[in-house]
Amino acid sequence: MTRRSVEDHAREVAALLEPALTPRTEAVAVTAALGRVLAADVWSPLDLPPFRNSQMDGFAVAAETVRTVPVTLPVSTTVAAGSAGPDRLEPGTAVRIMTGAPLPDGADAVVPVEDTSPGDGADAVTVHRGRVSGEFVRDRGDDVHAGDLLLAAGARLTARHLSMFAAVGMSELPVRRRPRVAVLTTGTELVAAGNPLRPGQIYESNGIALAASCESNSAEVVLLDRSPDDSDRFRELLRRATAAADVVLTSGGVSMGDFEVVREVLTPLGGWFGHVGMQPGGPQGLTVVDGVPVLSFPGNPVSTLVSFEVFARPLLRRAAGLAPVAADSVTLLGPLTSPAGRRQFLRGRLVDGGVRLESGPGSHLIAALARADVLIDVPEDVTTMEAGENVQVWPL
Ligand SMILES: Nc1nc2c(c(=O)[nH]1)N[C@H]1C(S)=C(S)[C@@H](COP(=O)(O)OP(=O)(O)OC[C@H]3O[C@@H](n4cnc5c(N)ncnc54)[C@H](O)[C@@H]3O)O[C@H]1N2
Ligand code: MOO
Repeated sequence: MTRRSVEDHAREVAALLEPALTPRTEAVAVTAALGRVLAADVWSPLDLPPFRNSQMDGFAVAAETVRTVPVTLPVSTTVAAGSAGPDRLEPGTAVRIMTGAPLPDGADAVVPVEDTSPGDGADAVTVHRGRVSGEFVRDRGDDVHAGDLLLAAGARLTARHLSMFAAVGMSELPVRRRPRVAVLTTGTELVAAGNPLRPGQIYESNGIALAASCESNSAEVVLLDRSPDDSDRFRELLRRATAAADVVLTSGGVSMGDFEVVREVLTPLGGWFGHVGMQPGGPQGLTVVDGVPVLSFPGNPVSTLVSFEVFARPLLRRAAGLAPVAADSVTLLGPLTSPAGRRQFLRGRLVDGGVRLESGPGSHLIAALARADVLIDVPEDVTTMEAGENVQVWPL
């Protein structure tokens, strides 16, 4: 088996995937934009609030008319939210006004209804507490002005962003097109959750692991399926995957066994299969099928996920317009050992003061990976580290 360093394999993967993952922009409805990455700076088309309005249910007045209280004012009309209301407040009068209704010119304060009582007659109000100019008045544009930057390109859209865009009346947004990924898992031993396990079988878990990893990095999973170790079945799945996706991820079937369906099908198509100097994730494959790059990860669950983090995540994030995940340098809280000549990605958990090992090196330790929140990146020439040393970690 040929061998490569992690850096060399990452370069080869990038050379094949980058053309397939050229960033593109598309317009989507604001109602469908949750989680998408904004592709361009967006400026406000209008002032928000778009007109001066009341912050309270009460009475719009000229503040000077309620400087001395109690005072009784005639009420000229009622303005509900959604109606235009009168253009002007007659001097010496009040307008009954609801929250969100436009304030007439000449009114510069709102007296909440609880600070008033009915005046003599139906069309009068007695104000018991004075208000100064501007109180309970929401000015036009006091949130944002037409032409202000609302949000810069690169932001991942959340509910509060979408609320803002809807509030300024936008119905569509420019977003990065999501890279389309197909995820194929392989293994005759695999059974979908919810079914009984027969002897020798295990539950399939790499499919959801890779699909969820893609989704959480803003890629779209267009196909998620599973093949037994059967070349014809895998070939058929691959055909569907390359027809639908920009990139195909496979898991399993790449190593040295008798039933390595991924390697057996892809090697004759010109695929590279070999060993990368890392653990977990040693056996790897890389092929182009019908113009679509196929990135083959080893089947051990931790190996699959670590391979995704190291080789696929940076490229998918770049295509999706997301900032790269940055490594951090933290204090190692206990000693560790690592095999010579392999870059080791150990599972760790950040705690007060540094990082502690969360798991042994075994690439079948799925629950331990779930407890971890970082990968501890041990360089290939390092075989031991002591508590107190600084180590590089990658957030999961
Ligand atoms: N003689 C050698 N044997 C192995 C080597 C080697 O260099 N020489 N490498 C080992 C390493 S390291 C890894 S990693 C695995 C990778 O093997 P494959 O990619 O061929 O993976 P499989 O054999 O298909 O599966 C490995 C393991 O993971 C389980 N698995 C597979 N797919 C799933 C899935 N979708 N969900 C849950 N679990 C899965 C599978 O049942 C196996 O236990 O090879 C070593 N062997
Ligand atoms: O490299 Mo394997 O991925 O150690 O378990």
